[in-house]
Amino acid sequence: MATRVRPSSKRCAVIGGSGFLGRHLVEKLLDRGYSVSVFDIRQSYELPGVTFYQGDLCDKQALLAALKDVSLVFHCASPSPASDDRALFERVNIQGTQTVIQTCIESGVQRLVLTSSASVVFEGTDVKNGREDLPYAKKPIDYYTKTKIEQEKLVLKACDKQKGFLTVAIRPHGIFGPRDPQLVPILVDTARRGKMKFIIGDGTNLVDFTFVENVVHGHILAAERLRADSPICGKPYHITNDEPIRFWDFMSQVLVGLGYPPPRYHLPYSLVYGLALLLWLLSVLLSPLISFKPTFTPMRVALAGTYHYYNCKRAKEDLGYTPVVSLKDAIARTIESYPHLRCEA
Ligand SMILES: NC(=O)C1=CN([C@@H]2O[C@H](COP(=O)(O)OP(=O)(O)OC[C@H]3O[C@@H](n4cnc5c(N)ncnc54)[C@H](O)[C@@H]3O)[C@@H](O)[C@H]2O)C=CC1
Ligand SMILES: CC(C)CCC[C@@H](C)[C@H]1CC[C@H]2C3=C(CC[C@]12C)[C@@]1(C)CCC(=O)C[C@@H]1CC3
Repeated sequence: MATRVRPSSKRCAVIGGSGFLGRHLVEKLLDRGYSVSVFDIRQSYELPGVTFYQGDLCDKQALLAALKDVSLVFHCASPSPASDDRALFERVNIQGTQTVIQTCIESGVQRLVLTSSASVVFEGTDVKNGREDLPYAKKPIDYYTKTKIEQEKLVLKACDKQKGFLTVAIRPHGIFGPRDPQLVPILVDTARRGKMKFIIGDGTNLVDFTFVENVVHGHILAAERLRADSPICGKPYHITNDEPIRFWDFMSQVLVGLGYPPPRYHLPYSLVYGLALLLWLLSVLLSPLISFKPTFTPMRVALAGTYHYYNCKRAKEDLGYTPVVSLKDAIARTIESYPHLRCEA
């Protein structure tokens, strides 16, 4: 009878490892002595110690090759929230995640760490110091959020101590840092087009922005504590910088750091939200004729004008998590990392 060779616990795979968070995670795993396979639809870099597998996570055969002899899998792939493509989100985040789970089980993977999102409980209204036991959003604000909820449910439900397949979900919020393709580039692009003059609402709303290295730290702690006797099996964990900041203070600090003026004039939240909704509707209705992507989407306006910060006590207690980089240092390092986005005037 053939015996299955137990894969080394230092061999892991990062699905979505070419992305912003994925690459930071890969770099830290290498530092910690892991050998890493990256599975992604694109290859964005090369590194010694990393084997790349290019493919779509919905393709089981392609995934099987990448997960061979791997005991630990991180799943941090998702289409960008900016794509607003319902069919794509459903295919990748829901059906694709089902494929990831089945392939992990078939390949003998023992631990699966999902990158979920704290936004799974966000419905466009204030969340203050939200804990993990808040219910999932009943009316998620966009398809990205809707499919991240389904994805998290699938992964947590798949946790099975009897079968030796353990899962956990990390819920970061507002990830930022060097090489982020989203937050700082969109902010700077909006400023360069003269659209960052206004503060949406009264500007006092507190939110979490989380430095990418803290998010990576949370993932690795979760992976290394994921054992059959641990309380973390099948649970979600908020990972934040644990320093909520006013949304508009954060934006202003980044803008000023890069040489742009901070926003100054206030606009009522409900007016901007209503306009964003109208623009979004127009963009959908007119899509057969013209294609335009509004900068101020309902989701972005909601995020800019409400409170959304989360309690990470559960991660502190169960994972031994504390942020490794303070918000002040994180903002300084982020600004320094974008010399090409500085204001030239
Ligand atoms: N950026 C943020 O503020 C937050 C992100 N997250 C989650 O963190 C994870 C990583 O996000 P980022 O690094 O910011 O995004 P990213 O867009 O930089 O990385 C995602 C990666 O997934 C890959 N990918 C997409 N579809 C795929 C497919 N069908 N098959 C294989 N690979 C595929 C992409 O090529 C990309 O490299 C995502 O799951 C996202 O939902 C959660 C909370 C906040
Ligand atoms: C145009 C301006 C009003 C805002 C510019 C910055 C925004 C692009 C970002 C501010 C908060 C960010 C955020 C996300 C994406 C980028 C922002 C909207 C997420 C939606 C990314 C995916 C998640 O899971 C949740 C994030 C919340 C915060």
